[in-house]
Amino acid sequence: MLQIVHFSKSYEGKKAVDNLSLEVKSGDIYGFIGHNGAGKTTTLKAISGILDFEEGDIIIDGISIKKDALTCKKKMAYIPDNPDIYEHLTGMEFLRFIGDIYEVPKEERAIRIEKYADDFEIRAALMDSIGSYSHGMKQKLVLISAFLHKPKLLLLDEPFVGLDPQASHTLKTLMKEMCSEGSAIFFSTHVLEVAEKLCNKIAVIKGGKLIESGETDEVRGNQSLEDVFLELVKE
Ligand SMILES: Nc1ncnc2c1ncn2[C@@H]1O[C@H](COP(=O)(O)OP(=O)(O)OP(=O)(O)O)[C@@H](O)[C@H]1O
Repeated sequence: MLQIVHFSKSYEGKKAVDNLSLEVKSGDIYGFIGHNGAGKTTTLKAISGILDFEEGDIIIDGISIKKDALTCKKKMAYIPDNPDIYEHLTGMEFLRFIGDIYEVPKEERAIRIEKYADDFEIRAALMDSIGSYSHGMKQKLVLISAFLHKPKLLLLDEPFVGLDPQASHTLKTLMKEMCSEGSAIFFSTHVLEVAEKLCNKIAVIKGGKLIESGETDEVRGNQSLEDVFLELVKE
């Protein structure tokens, strides 16, 4: 579903990500972990087509983001780490807007909005303006917008930040549901306990370089993911 092939990205001549290669398959919940400034957001933005890059390629469902970004974007959803969205719209207007962009048929859209809004307990607030939402409510809304068009690839940057325990549980359930239906998820997180339980695969990035990747059980061995991570980034 996603192939990152020898990807490198520099800012002002300094490499933020250096020669990263990784494959995320259909059905994978792939966790991307690394310390602050390691290159996670840079990688996610490049996959989503927001950020140009000089070296390597990124292939979404067989298509290069460099060659046909629009087709790639139709197949995925990207949720950044800060849910800054149109404050003057109501939640429902925002979801309808996203539904229009991704051409989700109206009836299907209504059913899905109802389901996800109930799952995240945000249905009553959908008629209020986004400007009045808390950080967590905005996060729930953008997550619903990502699930709305059933993307084949879901990219999430720190999706659990700001969510209460109930909403975190709902998100984990929806992520599993989505991948059991054949989609793939690639997400960054600092919450290693969540990554350890939720992800079938884990990649560790340090100073822009991929230092470990594979099945969670193999990466972890008989230690906790936290212990393995701390050892890896120390070395
Ligand atoms: N717009 C930019 N201009 C210059 N340097 C940048 C820019 N964005 C990121 N960087 C640098 O690139 C490197 C990787 O940053 P990135 O945001 O990808 O890290 P991250 O792993 O997502 O970190 P965090 O966990 O803190 O969110 C850092 O050294 C950062 O300072």
